[in-house]
Amino acid sequence: MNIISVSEVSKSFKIYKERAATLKERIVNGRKSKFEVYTALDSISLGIKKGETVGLIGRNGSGKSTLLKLLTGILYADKGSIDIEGKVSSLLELGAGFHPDFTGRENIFMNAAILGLSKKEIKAKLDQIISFSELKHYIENPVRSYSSGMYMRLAFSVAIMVEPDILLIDEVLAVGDAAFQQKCMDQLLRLKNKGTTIVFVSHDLGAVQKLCDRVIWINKSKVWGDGEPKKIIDQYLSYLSEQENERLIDENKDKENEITIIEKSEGQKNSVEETEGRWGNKQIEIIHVDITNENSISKLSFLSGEPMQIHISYKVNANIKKPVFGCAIHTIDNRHCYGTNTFIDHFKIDFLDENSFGKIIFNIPSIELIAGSYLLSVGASDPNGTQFDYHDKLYSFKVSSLVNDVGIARINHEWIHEVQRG
Ligand SMILES: Nc1ncnc2c1ncn2[C@@H]1O[C@H](COP(=O)(O)OP(=O)(O)OP(=O)(O)O)[C@@H](O)[C@H]1O
Repeated sequence: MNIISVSEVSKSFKIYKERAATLKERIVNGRKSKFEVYTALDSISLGIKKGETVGLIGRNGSGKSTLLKLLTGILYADKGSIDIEGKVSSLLELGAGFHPDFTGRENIFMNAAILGLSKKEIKAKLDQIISFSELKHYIENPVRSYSSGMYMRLAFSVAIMVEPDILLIDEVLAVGDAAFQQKCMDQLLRLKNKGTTIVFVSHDLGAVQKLCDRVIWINKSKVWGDGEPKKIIDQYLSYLSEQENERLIDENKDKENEITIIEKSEGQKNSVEETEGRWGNKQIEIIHVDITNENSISKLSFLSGEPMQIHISYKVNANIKKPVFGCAIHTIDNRHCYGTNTFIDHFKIDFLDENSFGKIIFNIPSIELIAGSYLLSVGASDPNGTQFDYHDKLYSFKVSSLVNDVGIARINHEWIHEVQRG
């Protein structure tokens, strides 16, 4: 049976373009404020069962918080209906429900009372709430003097200690420090195990996957995915990566990722435009570099572990013996992640004829880099290292990832745990 039922709910907001500046202006000139209607949620239907832990994911502005506010009753739907059974406790915007001039202790009483606890019940839980928040030394101070992390500690402590049937949490955990975040996560797992229904909005997809047994992806005011966390998160990440890819390709159209051959006056050879970050005698000219997927389709945003190819097209301006082609990848802050070339890899090319064209492909079955932006260098040289054409960090691509590992490269690994019994 559903504990939360949302049926064909829509919610729009008026976005004001130009407001009448003063009341006088409005009355005298009859000037009306201009606005556009923005549909934050468009006929959304979903049911959440008792005891489910549901993650709400989606891009900024997709409508997640609006949905939580509708569930809490802070906002009313324009259309549709919402039915909720049980005691709801919510952690929405930071500080919501707190009075800035009241002390931490006074706010606990006020907040817990709003959430349905009697004075006696609050008194019985007070020590527990203060102790969990770790704010004992600040509890008599007005909350206006609290940092955002302190606000969150207090609000979280109250929200979980009232032992609600339904807990709604909107992205507030992110402001806590790592230790407190872990403490919150442990509490959420405890409530989950106790059968509390939790709806959790977060951009921390790792946390969503860890906590939730179902994920709903909201995009463009509609439900785009609903189901098993890993499956929906993967769909969402692929979508984000695709969107980022389109954005980067658009951005790069202006920057010219490609090095253009400038046709000189008739009878003269083609020469290559000199760019900052490019050098070499041009006996081999790199005329085009394309970063692609495994099907040779241009792509600039990858998920960690996806296949990637680097296509290096070249033109030969002299007879060349044993040319060497290479690639290097740097992080955006200039840390060298990886570099290799055809000589190191024993990939032999014996001879290239003058005036010939060709392409060499650096095929990466799985790009094992952590999330971030990367710069690519490519080059052609002779076996002694004399550069024909070197493009130093002229190309870029992005990697995103569900895993929050750190460093540069992802090292293939597993954990093995051995317990010694004494
Ligand atoms: N009170 C409001 N007045 C006008 N527009 C609003 C209001 N609240 C939300 N919106 C708009 O509705 C859209 C959805 O906002 P919402 O806060 O629900 O998104 P979200 O998915 O929670 O985003 P984020 O991940 O950034 O928190 C946004 O375009 C936002 O500007």
